[in-house]
Amino acid sequence: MMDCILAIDQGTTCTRTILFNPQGGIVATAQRDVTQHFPADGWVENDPEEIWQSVVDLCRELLSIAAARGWRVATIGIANQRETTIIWERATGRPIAPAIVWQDRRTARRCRTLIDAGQNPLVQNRTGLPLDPYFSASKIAWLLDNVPFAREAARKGDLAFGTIDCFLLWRLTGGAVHATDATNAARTMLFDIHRQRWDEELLDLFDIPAALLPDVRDNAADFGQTAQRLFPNVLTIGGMAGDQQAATVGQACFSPGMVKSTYGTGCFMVMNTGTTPVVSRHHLLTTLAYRLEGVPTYALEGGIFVAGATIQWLRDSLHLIQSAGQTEELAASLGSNAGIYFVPAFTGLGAPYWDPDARGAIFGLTRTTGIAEIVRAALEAVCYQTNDLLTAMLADAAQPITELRVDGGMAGNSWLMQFLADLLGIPVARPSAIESTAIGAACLAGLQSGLLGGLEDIAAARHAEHVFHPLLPANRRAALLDGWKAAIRRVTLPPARRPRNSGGRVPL
Ligand SMILES: Nc1ncnc2c1ncn2[C@@H]1O[C@H](COP(=O)(O)OP(=O)(O)O)[C@@H](O)[C@H]1O
Ligand SMILES: O=P(O)(O)OC[C@H](O)CO
Repeated sequence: MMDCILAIDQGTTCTRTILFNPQGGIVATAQRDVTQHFPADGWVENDPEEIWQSVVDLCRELLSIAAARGWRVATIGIANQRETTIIWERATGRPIAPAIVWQDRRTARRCRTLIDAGQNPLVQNRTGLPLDPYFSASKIAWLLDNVPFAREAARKGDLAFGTIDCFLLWRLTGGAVHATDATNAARTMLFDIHRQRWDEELLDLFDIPAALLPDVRDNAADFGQTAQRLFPNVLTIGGMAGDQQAATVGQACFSPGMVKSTYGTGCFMVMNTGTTPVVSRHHLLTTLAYRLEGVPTYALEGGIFVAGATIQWLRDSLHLIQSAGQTEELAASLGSNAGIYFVPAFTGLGAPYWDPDARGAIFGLTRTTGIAEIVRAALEAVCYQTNDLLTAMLADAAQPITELRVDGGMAGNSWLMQFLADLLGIPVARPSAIESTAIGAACLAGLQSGLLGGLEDIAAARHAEHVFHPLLPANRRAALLDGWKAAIRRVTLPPARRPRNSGGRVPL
C-alpha cells in the first residue's frame, strides 16, 4: 500500500489540495476559487465558512481518490495565506465576523497614529515588521473594538484568534487544538521573533488580551488529529507554515543566501539568512523562513503586489489577450521592448520605493505600438521589480546570491524566465513541479511523520526542470535598467514630498 501526504494550500483567492507520494510526486489535485468581498473602500474580506467548506470538500475529494486506489494517507500538511485574521467563539467555533484579509487597509489610521506616537521602532525591533495594517495585530484590535461585546468576551477567554492555518486546525481537530506555527505567528506583529514568544508589550500596545492567542509550534510538529467522522479515517496533522515560507521549504532553500521567488497574482521573494536575523536597511521584512526542532531560521522578504495580476488585467479588463499563456508568444515575437516601460503601480509601489500614492503608467507609446509591445512591457515589469528586490537583498545580506529559484503560475512562461535571468545576471532555476507551496507543506508533514528523514531528503527530491542562464551583454542590461529607473522616477514622488496622511492602499 502506497503512503501519501495530503497538502492543503489555502490561498487568497483559491483553495488547493494536493496528494503527494513520498518521493514528492503529485498524484492527485483538486481546487476551488474562494470569493473575496469588498464591503467598503480599502476593505477586503473572506467568508471563513466558505474557506472551511472548500477545505473539507477538497480534502474529501482527494481522500476518496486515495481510497479508490488503495493508498493510505499518512498525514496532512497545511500552507495558507498569511496575516488574514479570524476571531471565533471557543464554545461554538463560530467566527464573530468575516475574516479580515491581509490586503485590507481599514486600520491604516490606527497604525498611522501609533507611528506618529513613535511606536514603529519597538514593533520593528521585536517583530522585524513595519507598523502597518498588512499584519494581523491592528485587524484583531479592530474586531475587538467593532464587534459588539467582543472585547469583554475576549477578556473572559471566550474567544480565540487565529490566522487561516489556526482556524482550519481548530475546525479539523473539532476544537481540540488551538495552535499556529512560528512562521504564521511571525506575521501577526505580536510575536517576538528573537525570543520566539508572544510579546506582552505589543499586546498592550494593541490592547489585545493574551487569552485570545494560540500556542506556537515548530513547522513540523504534532498539530493533533482530525475529528472523528470528519473524514473516513482519523488523520494526523504534522506540518504547517505560511504559504511563502512553505514554498521556501518546497524549494529547498536551506542555506543562507538561497532565494526563492513565487510568481502568482503577486510575487513574494524570500531569502534564507540563517539562524541570525538580518535587519534590513532597504525596507525588506525580517521574518522567519522556518522553525524546526525549536531552532528558528530567519529570512528577508520583499513583495511585489501586482505580478500575474497585470496579465489578468490585460486579459479581463482590456481584452488585449485571450489567455495568460499567450503572452509568451507575443513577447517572443519582438526583437526588443521598443523603448516601452509599463509600471504596474495599480495600488502604489512596495519595496524598495514604498510609495502608496504612485499609480500605474505606460511610457514610450508611439503609433507603431501594438498589443505585443504592451504585453512584453507588462512581463518585463515583473523582472525589473524582481531586480529591485534582489538588489535590496544583496545590499542587506552578507551572502552572495548565486541563483534564483522560481515557482508559481507565471514561472511557466519561459520567455519571462529567460528575460529574468538576463536582467538579474544570475541563473534562474525552475523546478519540475511549480507547486512549491503545497510541496513545502507536504514535506513538513513528511518530516514529522517520519516519511522524510531530514531536510536533505527534501533537497534531494527537488529537481530543476530548466535552468535559465543569463545571456544578455552587460551594456544592454544596463540600458534596460536605466529605462526602468527613469519610468519609476516619473510615477513616484521623493519621500520628502509625499503627502503626510495619504491613506495609501499598499500593504507594507
Ligand atoms: N504563462 C503565463 N504567462 C504569464 N502569466 C501567467 C502565465 N500563466 C499564469 N500566469 C499568471 O499567473 C497567475 C496565476 O498563478 P498562480 O500561481 O496560480 O497564482 P495564485 O496562487 O496567486 O492564484 C495569474 O495572475 C496569471 O495571469
Ligand atoms: O495567497 P497568496 O499566494 O497570494 O499569498 C498571500 C500572502 O501569504 C500574503 O502575505
